[in-house]
Amino acid sequence: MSGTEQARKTAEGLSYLSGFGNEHSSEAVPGALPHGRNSPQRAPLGLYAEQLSGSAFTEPRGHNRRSWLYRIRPSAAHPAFTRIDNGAVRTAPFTESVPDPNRLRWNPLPEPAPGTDFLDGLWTVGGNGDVTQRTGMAVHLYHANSPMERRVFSDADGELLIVPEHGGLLLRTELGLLRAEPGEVALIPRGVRFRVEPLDATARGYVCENYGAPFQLPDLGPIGANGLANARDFRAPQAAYEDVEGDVEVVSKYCGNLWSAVYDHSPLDVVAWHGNHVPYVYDLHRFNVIGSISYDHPDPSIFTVLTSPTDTPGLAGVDFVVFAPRWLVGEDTFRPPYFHRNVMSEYMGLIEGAYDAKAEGFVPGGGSLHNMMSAHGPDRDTFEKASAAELKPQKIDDGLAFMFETRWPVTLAPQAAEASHLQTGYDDVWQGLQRHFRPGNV
Ligand SMILES: O=C(O)Cc1cc(O)ccc1O
Ligand SMILES: [Fe+2]
Repeated sequence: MSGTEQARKTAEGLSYLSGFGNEHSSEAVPGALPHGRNSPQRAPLGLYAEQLSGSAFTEPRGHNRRSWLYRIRPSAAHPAFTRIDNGAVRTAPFTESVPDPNRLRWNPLPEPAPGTDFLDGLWTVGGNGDVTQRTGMAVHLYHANSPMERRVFSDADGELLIVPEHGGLLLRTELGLLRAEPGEVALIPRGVRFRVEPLDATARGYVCENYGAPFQLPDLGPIGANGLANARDFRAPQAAYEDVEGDVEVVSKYCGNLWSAVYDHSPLDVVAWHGNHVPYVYDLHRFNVIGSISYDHPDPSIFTVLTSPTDTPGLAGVDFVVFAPRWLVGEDTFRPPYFHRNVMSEYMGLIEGAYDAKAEGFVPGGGSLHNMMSAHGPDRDTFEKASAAELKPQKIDDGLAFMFETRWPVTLAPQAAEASHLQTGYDDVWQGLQRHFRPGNV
């Protein structure tokens, strides 16, 4: 059986815990989880107890994130880390380029070379903030055709929102196994170690690395108690452990650089755990889309799946927004996204199909960046069609696009500014928008 067949077979049998932000618990071996206390004098089954903190100990209860892990060896039992090449991974502060006011758009990454695993194939587009201050975010792409073999990744710099676009992924994490297919997203919390195995010949997608406050579900305000991404649709893994002795390379992304240490065992050796600092998978097709049933195109904040708040209420370090299948019924309304300039910066990707603001050129696996205050919106063809369309109820069901929207401009990594897959002539999609002004002729 090939590696991908094996990974798919493993992924088929997975079962999950339901909910987002819960106090989950799971044990792979009965009796592995202590009861009544976190750190008994001797943890059950000869395991070591260890706390993994994703927030300061003292953060308010609603923001506090930590999990207790019961493992074969404590994480502290490892040799020294040494620097390795950063490959195509770059980190904030992004200082090698200047922020670009131009509208930019990329085609998908070229095919990966044979033997490329998730980590080899991680390729930074750009980002903002400062990783040592735990502010900001980065946009990465990945492409992979090989499993991470005896190799584990851990990101101390932020959590990773992985958005598969082509090919599924099996994620073997410290807390258990997750499967993420295109149309689903996986969220790996800061510091949780994991290994990625493609479920198909080639895997490709997007990653938002969030250096700031962990993603949370947005408040719903007048929407009420339900809607948008419902907490019960998030799935956390069941505990699953590897009892593997022998060399395993652990690569840690730490303040922007990759560091490596060869452990004499697999650190994916957590037999039981409980807590709320846990990975999730979420199917974007479950998103409960709320929109206008009268007139006007609502702002895309109505499509927020997850938000990373900052100290300023309402001003996100990064929002993850999805443009999912939905009905458009607005009367006397220009229905696609409007022309606009936004103080927030917008990186967009496409998981499948097409996006209703762009007739062509914005393709699955590609991306666009409309940085702070850059003027954008429907392309010429979309504008002309939507201005003349008959406004009967219309189902948008031929695409799944998303946006990482951030309060700070995104500065490109030089490789993204110089990439051969950066489109030239993107500005032209807004050329030829005719002058229609008719003073006195309403
Ligand atoms: O630019 C984009 O396509 C994203 C977007 C979508 C929308 O519906 C309204 C505003 C906006 O920035
Ligand atoms: Fe926009």
